[in-house]
Amino acid sequence: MSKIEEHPTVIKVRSAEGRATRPLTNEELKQLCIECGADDAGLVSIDRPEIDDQRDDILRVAPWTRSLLSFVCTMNREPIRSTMRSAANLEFHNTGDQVNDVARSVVRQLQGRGVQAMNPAMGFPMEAHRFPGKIWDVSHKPVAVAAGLGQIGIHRNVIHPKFGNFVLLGTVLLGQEIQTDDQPIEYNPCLGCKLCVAACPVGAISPEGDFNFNACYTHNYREFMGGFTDWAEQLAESRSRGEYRKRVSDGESASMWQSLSFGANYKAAYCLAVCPAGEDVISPWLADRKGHLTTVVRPLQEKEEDVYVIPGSDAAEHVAKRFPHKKPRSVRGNLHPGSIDSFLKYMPLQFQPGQAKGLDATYHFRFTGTENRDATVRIAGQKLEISSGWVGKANLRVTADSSAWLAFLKREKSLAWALLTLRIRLRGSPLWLMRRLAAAVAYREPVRFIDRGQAICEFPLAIAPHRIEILWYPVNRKISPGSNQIASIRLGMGFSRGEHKSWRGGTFTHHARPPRSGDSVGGSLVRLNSAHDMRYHRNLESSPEACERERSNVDAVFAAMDELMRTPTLVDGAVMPDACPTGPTSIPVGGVVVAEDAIHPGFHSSDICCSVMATNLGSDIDPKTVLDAARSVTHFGTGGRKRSAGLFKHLNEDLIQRIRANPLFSDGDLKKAQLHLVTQGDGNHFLFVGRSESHGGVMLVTHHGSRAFGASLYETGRRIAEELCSVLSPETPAENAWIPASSKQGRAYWDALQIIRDWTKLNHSLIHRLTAKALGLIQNCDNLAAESTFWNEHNFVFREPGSGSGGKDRYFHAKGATPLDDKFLPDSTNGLRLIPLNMAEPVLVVRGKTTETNLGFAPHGAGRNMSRTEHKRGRLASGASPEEILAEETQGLDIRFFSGTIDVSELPSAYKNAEEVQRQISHFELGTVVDQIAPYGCIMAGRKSPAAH
Ligand SMILES: Nc1nc2c(ncn2[C@@H]2O[C@H](COP(=O)(O)O)[C@@H](O)[C@H]2O)c(=O)[nH]1
Ligand SMILES: [Mn+2]
Repeated sequence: MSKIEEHPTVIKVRSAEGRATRPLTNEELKQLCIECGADDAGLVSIDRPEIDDQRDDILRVAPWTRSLLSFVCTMNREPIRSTMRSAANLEFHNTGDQVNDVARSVVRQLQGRGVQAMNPAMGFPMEAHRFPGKIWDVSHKPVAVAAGLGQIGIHRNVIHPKFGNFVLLGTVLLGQEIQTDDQPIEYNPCLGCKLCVAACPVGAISPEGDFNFNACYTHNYREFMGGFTDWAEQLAESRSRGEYRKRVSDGESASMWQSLSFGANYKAAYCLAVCPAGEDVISPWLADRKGHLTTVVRPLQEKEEDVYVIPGSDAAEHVAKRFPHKKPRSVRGNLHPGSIDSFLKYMPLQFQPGQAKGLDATYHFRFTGTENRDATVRIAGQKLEISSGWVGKANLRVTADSSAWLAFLKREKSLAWALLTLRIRLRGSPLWLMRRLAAAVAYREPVRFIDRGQAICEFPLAIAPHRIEILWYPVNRKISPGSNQIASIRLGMGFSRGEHKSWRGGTFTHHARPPRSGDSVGGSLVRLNSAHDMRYHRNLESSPEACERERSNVDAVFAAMDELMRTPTLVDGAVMPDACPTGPTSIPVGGVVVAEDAIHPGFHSSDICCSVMATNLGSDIDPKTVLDAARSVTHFGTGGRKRSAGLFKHLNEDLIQRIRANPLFSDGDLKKAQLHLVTQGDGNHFLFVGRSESHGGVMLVTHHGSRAFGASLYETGRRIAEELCSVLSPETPAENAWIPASSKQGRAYWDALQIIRDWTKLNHSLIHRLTAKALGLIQNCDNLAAESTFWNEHNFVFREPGSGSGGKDRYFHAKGATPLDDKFLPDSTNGLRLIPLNMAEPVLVVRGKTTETNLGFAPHGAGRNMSRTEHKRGRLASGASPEEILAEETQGLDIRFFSGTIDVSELPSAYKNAEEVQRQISHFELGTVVDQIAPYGCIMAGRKSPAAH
């Protein structure tokens, strides 16, 4: 006998060997699980097809696994539903601990019976070192579904037939065979009620059942791995305590501490909270669905909270549109693939169908170096498809060294840096396909390119010592090799008339500003200003009686201005009392910013030169006749006039020649300029008739912009600016991109803006003159007395020659602000300006001058306090009809809607309190009111169809 056989332990074990324990039956295994604290359990063998994709991983960590015991523990519902997310997270954590305890007890019991068993964690800890790869080995959901514990609902969570989705899942790996397998339940407890769709703050769940992983992960998991990593990077990148505080609020720091100390907290998980499915859960919903909506869903929807989004993502758009009272917090994408394999594998999880709208492209990738792979990415119909090898004809071919590509995705290398340091030759507009891909898969933050044009390019781009090469194949053109350009960027951006959309010929050179100390190597060419350089004048305050909404409106305006002022071209700024936010980094309506040698198309946006004009038609005329005459002349709604209306003849030869001569306009634009004459569009454009309080004259006031003609120029300018800035300053959000004013393109754009201005002024005066003619006041519509008319733009760019540093021109961008100073208005009449407030209030006639804080501007109206939809929803909620609401808000006034249907979103209650705006005009010295035009009535576009209410 060997020595070991004499050891007391071995003797004891040998003597017990005869008493072999019988394997547990399925029922006994499940019963054991229930006794240990689970609420339901099921069993599947390791060879079940439902777990095909995880079998290898399971067998790698536990090669002896023969079957899996799946179980659920129920959660208490009310805490999960509470807006108090600490209560919800405590419930998640407690139930999670319970699942782990149950699994551990089961393993302990089975071990005692000689059955090998192992309990992977319910959630965390996981194999986090593998992040951002797959950090788990057992996926509980497919196991639970295979074991008959429920089905996956539209919100991607398992819904148990009895307990609904108020369960957490556990799995125990068993070393024993089972007699029979449990089978999935035959129906899906998900009711398809879509309440989860409605409750999700980031729109991660589509009604069709598609899931935007990136949206959910970015917000709900902000304090988990990726969000934490981003927070740590923010900390590392902050150059001072002040900068850190600008980037991360005190509340966010505290929340991160809380998550680290007490377990990571979900930001929302509202999809689970609102789900009425499951036998134990459904009754209250069945009894009173509206009550469920009011007490469970609405409080979560209405909760004012920060929502984490990647700028330019579908989620960012969703928050702005659906939950304007929630505060979008822009964060960076934080899932940086660690390998080409995971880049390709997880690309579908990053996919942003909204951003891929209109994109129909095939991308061929060839990765070289550490990983050799060929792959095809196809994006069409807002779907993404990945296949290995090269399939089909590519629109863009990317050849990249694997590690250089991964560094690019991780933002360790920027395209701008690569462009600067290596040879570049571009012909045409080369990057849009690349950027649309990046936007569509949200790997790199703010990527913001849309190009309708047929760009022609060769774009070899490399990052030394590795190499990234991007070739975009032109439709019918041969590509020639690139030439050397270092320290400047030459873009083939000249154009000949009518060909601006394909950008060809000519060159443009932009010299980077020399690096400042503190600039990071490998950063972008033109860095954002530091948060400390910000400077702008706040001519806006919350009124003492302001409600929460108004206060948060003001806060959002300041927050956006803080971000906006980091734009490298900006040297000054101001906000007006009518300001309202348009996005977290974009210029608010009511914002004025001053740029040196730069024109920012995004700062005037598509309604270029939106403006107001007033004409005194005399005191003897009946205002009703004026409104009737104007109604017979003007036109509201989308689109232009028919050629047969003969109005195009009013476009004078001088304007036609200037349009033809400007390379930014095409023949199509000229047509728009002709056919949109004597139209006013929709939204809040109006034709107002009232009486001057000072001289008693009946005044006609029109409000509109440059219609489709201006919108087309904006599109062209925006594309030029975005294309340029993606190279010059990739950190600058797309909406803040600029065209260097002294460049060829900048000069052409400035010239085009003046054409737009002259066209818009012509359009106003045509409506005025044709109305006067219809009234019999004039015979010939060319001869309305000039002194009886005055006008001003309130959405435009104004130049101040030579007043910037080094004698550069300064460009004042007013997005919804009235220029007071005559230096901005070469055609001012006695310094008079118009500020409309709403259809039931007088239009103010003001005069004013530049002060240190107003930069020469005043507000352009009362401004909106909430979005159109929000206002309309709120106003109609009382059950009153649009007719009743109109009557209540505009008593005694003659209000007409061109379409014949009332637009509730344009009624006076949609705008800020007129009195308060006037108080602030005076308080902040934004001009003096010299007259008021008391309302008689007005015409607006109105809703398109009654059904649209
Ligand atoms: N007199 C009227 N004023 C109105 C009406 N609808 C809106 N407004 C005011 O105009 C400004 C300017 O609007 P924007 O489109 O240029 O931003 C706005 O802030 C309102 O105060 C109206 O029907 N009549
Ligand atoms: Mn306007």
